[in-house]
Amino acid sequence: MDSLPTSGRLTVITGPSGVGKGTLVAGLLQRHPALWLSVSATTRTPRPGEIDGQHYFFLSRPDFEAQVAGGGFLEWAEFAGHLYGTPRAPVEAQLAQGRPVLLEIELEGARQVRRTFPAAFQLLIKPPSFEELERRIRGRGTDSEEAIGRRLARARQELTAEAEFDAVLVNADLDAALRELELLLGFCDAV
Ligand SMILES: Nc1nc2c(ncn2[C@@H]2O[C@H](COP(=O)(O)OP(=O)(O)O)[C@@H](O)[C@H]2O)c(=O)[nH]1
Ligand SMILES: Nc1ncnc2c1ncn2[C@@H]1O[C@H](COP(=O)(O)OP(=O)(O)O)[C@@H](O)[C@H]1O
Repeated sequence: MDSLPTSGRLTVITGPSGVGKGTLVAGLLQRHPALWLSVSATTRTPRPGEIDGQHYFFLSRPDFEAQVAGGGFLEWAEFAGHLYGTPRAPVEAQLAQGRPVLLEIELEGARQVRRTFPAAFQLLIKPPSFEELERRIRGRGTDSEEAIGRRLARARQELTAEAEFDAVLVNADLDAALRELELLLGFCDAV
């Protein structure tokens, strides 16, 4: 259950909003607590139930921009009108300790990491169909109509980038997708 991944210690998980990245990553962390998930910074407002420092570090735009200027982010990007970034120091500290690190980030950030960490394993999560993606975003019930529209528009772009990734995983049945994710990350005893 807790053998460490054999394929690269930095893993980047990307995929359109609502595809199930958060759900899959939560399942993975539950099964493999040795994995370390980076907590991003964002300028968007917290959703109900989201906790500062746990789901995100919620920053004002000036504070976020100050961190950008200071080189504090490993990567950062604008998504649906808000800024998102990966704090650099904790990721570097975890990697230095030999711990496998997960980043759950959007496409532009994944592209930046590809340049700075070419050895990272990059995975794209896809929905079984665009209609199902829209159902999931709406079903989650966390976003305004405007936010949903922006996320769906961005999803169309992200889904055209498939060829850039080391692997593509379709999140249709959740349990099957979770098992496939474990195998892709090198948890060999997952079958
Ligand atoms: N580049 C980048 N993208 C991020 C980061 N953190 C989260 N994201 C992405 O930002 C997008 C929006 O995230 P969020 O507002 O939580 O919405 P959700 O994906 O619909 O749950 C998603 O594609 C996340 O993967 C980050 O640190 N950097
Ligand atoms: N395989 C799946 N089948 C059906 N619903 C799913 C599946 N995976 C995730 N979901 C649901 O889809 C919604 C969006 O999932 P979430 O993990 O928040 O997506 P993301 O982090 O990619 O934005 C949630 O309501 C979640 O419970």
